Amino acid sequence: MIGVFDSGFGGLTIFHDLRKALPDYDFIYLGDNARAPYGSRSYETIYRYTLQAVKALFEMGCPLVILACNTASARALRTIQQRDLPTLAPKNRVLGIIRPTAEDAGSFSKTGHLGILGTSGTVASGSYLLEIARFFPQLQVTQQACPLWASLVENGEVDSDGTRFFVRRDIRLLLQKDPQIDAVLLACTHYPLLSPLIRESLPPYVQVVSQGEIVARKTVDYLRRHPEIENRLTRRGKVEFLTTDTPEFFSKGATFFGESNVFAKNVSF
Ligand SMILES: N[C@@H](CCC(=O)O)C(=O)O
Repeated sequence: MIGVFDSGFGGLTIFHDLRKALPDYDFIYLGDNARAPYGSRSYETIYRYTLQAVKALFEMGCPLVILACNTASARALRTIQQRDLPTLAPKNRVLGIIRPTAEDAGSFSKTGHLGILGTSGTVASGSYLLEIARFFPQLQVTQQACPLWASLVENGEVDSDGTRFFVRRDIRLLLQKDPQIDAVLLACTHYPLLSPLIRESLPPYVQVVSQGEIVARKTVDYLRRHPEIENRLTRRGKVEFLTTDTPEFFSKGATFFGESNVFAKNVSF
């Protein structure tokens, strides 16, 4: 089974594309909805919560866990890979979504001016700046933290006037920093749900980039290059959902993310 983890519902935007690209594989999606959002939490807390989820997914039989959350990828991935994995399960793998996205960043903008919208945690980590500079040092990258967006999405507020106000405000702040931006990366897996509001707040020539398709394509490539992991994955096309909140809460929220009639089991760490 492939484990897919997010602080809440946002990872479903990645999960959707992963399943499309790998329809035969078995998946477990785990949303830590009871503790979402992670975005404004401390490094230590995000690390601790993410590690608990990774351990749970390993125990359920996932040799591969994808952190479908930029905040967890930015704040917890490296420590888990370097410090925990060697003792916890040296043959298992945990992958994030920042590196694969950064590898493609050169194709997002025509002017070479890219905007990044993410949670406070992702932006403060500077992970995107570092990773993109590694592959495309010429690219001018400007970040903007959008502290409330993930909470609003998590609560189903995807088209309210309040949400529109914050989306417009944060995009204005981004474009003020670099008016030449012609592409914006949604560097939080919750944000594709705000696409209509984001689109209407941007000039028409600005391209909006989401991560789902990129992560799915890179995962397929990863499995092709890593038969030792691929061989350990089960392939019956089975999908399970787990949440730290109630099954009812998850089913209701998941419909916004295109997963209807989902029954999630409650899990606690
Ligand atoms: N899924 C979000 C995390 C949002 C949050 O929990 O604040 C991300 O990609 O960063």
